Amino acid sequence: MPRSDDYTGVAGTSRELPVQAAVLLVNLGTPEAPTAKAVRPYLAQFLGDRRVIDYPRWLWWLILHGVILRVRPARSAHAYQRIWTPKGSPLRVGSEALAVRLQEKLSQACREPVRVVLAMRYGQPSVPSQIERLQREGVRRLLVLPLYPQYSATSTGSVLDAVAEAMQSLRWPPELRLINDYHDDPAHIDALARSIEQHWATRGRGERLLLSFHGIPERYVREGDPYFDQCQATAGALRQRLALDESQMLVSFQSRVGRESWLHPYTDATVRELAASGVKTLDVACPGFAVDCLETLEEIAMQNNDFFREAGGSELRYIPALNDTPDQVDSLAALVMRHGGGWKNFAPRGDSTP
Ligand SMILES: C=CC1=C(C)c2cc3[nH]c(cc4nc(cc5[nH]c(cc1n2)c(C)c5CCC(=O)O)C(CCC(=O)O)=C4C)c(C)c3C=C
Ligand SMILES: [Fe+2]
Ligand SMILES: [Fe+2]
Repeated sequence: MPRSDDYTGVAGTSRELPVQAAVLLVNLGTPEAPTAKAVRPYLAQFLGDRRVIDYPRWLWWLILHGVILRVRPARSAHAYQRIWTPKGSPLRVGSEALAVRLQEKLSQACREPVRVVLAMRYGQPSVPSQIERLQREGVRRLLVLPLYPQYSATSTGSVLDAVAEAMQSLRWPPELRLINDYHDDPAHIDALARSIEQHWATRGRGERLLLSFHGIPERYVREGDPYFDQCQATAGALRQRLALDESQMLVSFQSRVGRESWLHPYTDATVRELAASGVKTLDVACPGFAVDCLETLEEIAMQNNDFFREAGGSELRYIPALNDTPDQVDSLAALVMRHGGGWKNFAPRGDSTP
């Protein structure tokens, strides 16, 4: 950032400084390698976040470090090994590709150049390190887009904490906007619907469509988390857009951890029940995940496929996340430009209002 060492204040030197803007895309984060050694610090940071698990700190610290972090890293590493790519973790590869495409799209669509950088809530590159980098580059307007279509305190709320904490160490923080959720954004719903229609066009329609969202403890919803309602709203909008009736499309919740009761119905139980009731082909989409990751590629496409077949089904067909498809890039670019309204950086190209 240009600066002067003369702080005496020479009156009348008026020159308009360019105001730079950036989008900070934030995803959950992922281990650096599919090994227990690399998974352990990732899980320690993730499961140590009180937004994710809110038990009294000392009690939870003992359970986490005394039990969970001795057992889970090896089990998780094994699951990561099943989906790891030559370029690394799918969540990282997919999120980076999305950031590149979004930057390209916004450069074409916006009146002034907009930077897009990716941060991970857990692991690297961290939220504070990316905010400090943008600050050094002179960015004065920051729009934060957590890659979670539905708001939950455990996901989006935690990103907000990390951003707020990073701001505390800045003498002159940038102007800030945060997109809370985009669960019912029509362009997003349309992008999801088109990906399902494309799947049907190439592979034929399964007998049922299951929408599986990441679960959270039911208690969090009772205490005011809007996540369940937003998942149901996404599902309802998608069902209408696809013209399906209630018997053709179901909603369930996956990835349960621990002993508390999580949101129902559980995905694994639903998949087994559908197979046992005679359903042979099942389409599964996971509209809560912007980018494919362990929870979609391993838990749904592999584990739940096994459950389905063991219970008598023939084929569970996983419909990929939107990832860096043009539909996702276009809908997120439009969302960003709407939320950046009033910041001329995000005004459409050709708009010349001052
Ligand atoms: C234990 C509590 C957990 C809560 C609450 C939770 C909420 C939540 N998570 C996502 C998105 C993702 N979670 C992912 C992995 C993952 N999730 C948990 C636990 C909770 N998640 C764990 C322990 C793990 C790690 C893997 C494992 O050991 O099983 C991922 C994938 C990460 C990857 O590297 O691919 C995503 C994405 C949301 C959206 C959410 C709340 C709505
Ligand atoms: Fe999770
Ligand atoms: Fe999982």
